[in-house]
Amino acid sequence: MISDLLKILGPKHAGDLRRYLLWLGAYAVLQGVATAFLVPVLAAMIHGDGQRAAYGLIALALTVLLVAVAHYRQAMKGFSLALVVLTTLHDRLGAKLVSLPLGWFSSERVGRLSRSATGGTMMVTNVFAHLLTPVVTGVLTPATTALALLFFDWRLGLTVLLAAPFIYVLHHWSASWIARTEQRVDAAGVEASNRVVEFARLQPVLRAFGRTREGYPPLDQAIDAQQQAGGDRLSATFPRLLMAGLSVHLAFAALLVVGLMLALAHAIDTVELVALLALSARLAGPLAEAAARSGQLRMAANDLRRLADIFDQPPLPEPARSLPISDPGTVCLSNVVFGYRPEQPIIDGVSLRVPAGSMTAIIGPSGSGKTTLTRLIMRFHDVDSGAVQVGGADVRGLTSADLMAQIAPVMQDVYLFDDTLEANIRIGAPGASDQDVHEAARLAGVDEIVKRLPQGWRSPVGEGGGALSGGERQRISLARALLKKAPIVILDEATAALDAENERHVQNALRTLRARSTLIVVAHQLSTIRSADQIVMLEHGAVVATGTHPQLSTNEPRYAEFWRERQRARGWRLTDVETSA
Ligand SMILES: Nc1ncnc2c1ncn2[C@@H]1O[C@H](COP(=O)(O)OP(=O)(O)OP(=O)(O)O)[C@@H](O)[C@H]1O
Repeated sequence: MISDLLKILGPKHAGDLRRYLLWLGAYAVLQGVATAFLVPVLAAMIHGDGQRAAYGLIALALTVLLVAVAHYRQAMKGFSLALVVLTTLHDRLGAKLVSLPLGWFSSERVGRLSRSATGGTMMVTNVFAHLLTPVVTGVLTPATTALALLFFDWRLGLTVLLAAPFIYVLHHWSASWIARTEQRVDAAGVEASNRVVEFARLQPVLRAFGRTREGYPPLDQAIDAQQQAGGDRLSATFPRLLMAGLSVHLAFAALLVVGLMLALAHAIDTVELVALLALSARLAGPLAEAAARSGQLRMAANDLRRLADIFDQPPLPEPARSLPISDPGTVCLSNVVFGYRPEQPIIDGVSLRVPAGSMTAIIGPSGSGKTTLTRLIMRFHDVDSGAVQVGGADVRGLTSADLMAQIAPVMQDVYLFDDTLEANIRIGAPGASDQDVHEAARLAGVDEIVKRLPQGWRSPVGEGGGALSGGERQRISLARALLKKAPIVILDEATAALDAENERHVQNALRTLRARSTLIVVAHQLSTIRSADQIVMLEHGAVVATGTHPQLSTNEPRYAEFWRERQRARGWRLTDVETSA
């Protein structure tokens, strides 16, 4: 847990964390020492030995003073570390995230991340502000007191030492169990919130198929599982905490019995026994407090682990300086092998050369690896073997900024920021003039959307672009790419058939992009495939054919079959655009 805290705080605060733990340890031990001083003071007072009582009281007063100093120091250091977490964790998390390979951001990870960045941060803050102090003092203070007991009377001390493993095992068992339960509650919470989002997104489908009355079983099951996990936590945590607390009281009872037996056998001074029992009574309180908090601390440790896991992720290795771009606009893959899992290659020995200024259409059945290939060009992931070159430089020899300066992506799932239409296009080139932004918008047909909306360029597009249609979102994405004027444009074309208007705008934008950039298109529209300079056909992650449409149509039966199938599927809506292309 300490190493997780170190990762979360960062090397800059490692010294602060060590000092905090030292003060906390000193506070806990000094508390135990102060309690131990009560024995000689009480014994001297009961025996009427004023001088010994006075010396004892002075020693006690000095120790209490040290306890106060240590208490103050550890509390201040704890709060300042809590503040560090609150004020810097989001920044550090942000800095870490931008260094991670883009392939890391799967939807499941993003769900976890948002949970860690909000709830997790509060939990870590709590560790410093409220949890560590009672748990550390709850263990160290009684341990010091037990050692002092051994010093005053070895028989009573031995009884406590024999009881200690028993107390430890029960506390450990209870805390681990609570932590496991908490993990199940957390997993059930993530699952339920994912299902709620899915349920909201699926509304059109559910309604279209009349599935609104009988509920949505995956959501019902997830909510049931969450309730079950919450119920299990409540019903099982309490008895375990009770048993852990009981172990402390049983140990105290055993001590009492041993003490009484010794007193009855005249083996111990009764006055001393009373003082020692008073000392032992001080063991129970902190231990019970530690037991109650250690479960919470274990829960926090789970959150810490999840956050530390993010900091543990290896960043995308980047060179300090990029290799020179010797051949702008070209893309070259040499014998590339890649798999999301090493034992299962998705791209299997692909070699491909895309000349500058050309248009390459990547085609193939669903799951053949088309999108993965484009992700490798953008270095979402590093290849397992072989090499990807962009502009003549190995992508691993370019900084992310330099690589991304070469490429403008236009993805199928266009994500728009909850901002104005104009701001969403301007992101393609933040320094661009209004004139350039408007020109790019015109070429992509966005100006027609602008005219239709009451606030024109200043119209908000809604979260994720929800206020626009899918075709309109893709036009904005094309405008971004046009504005960026990158040497290479990677386009993941819409799989769904586009309406005539969107088709016209996409084709217009493609024509402009083609005139100034290299185009790599994961192509689904027949018109795009036909007009490509080079068609690359993928099957099971390998290139099975390369050539132009006329070449492949005559020489490659697999391509001819692919083409026939696509035409059959879309034959009823072949438009002028396609037949004339
Ligand atoms: N992030 C990922 N983690 C694990 N496997 C993945 C991931 N992304 C894709 N895959 C798998 O890799 C294979 C190739 O996927 P890819 O998306 O590249 O194919 P595609 O040809 O673009 O398919 P489609 O035309 O349906 O979009 C598929 O089997 C897919 O399940």
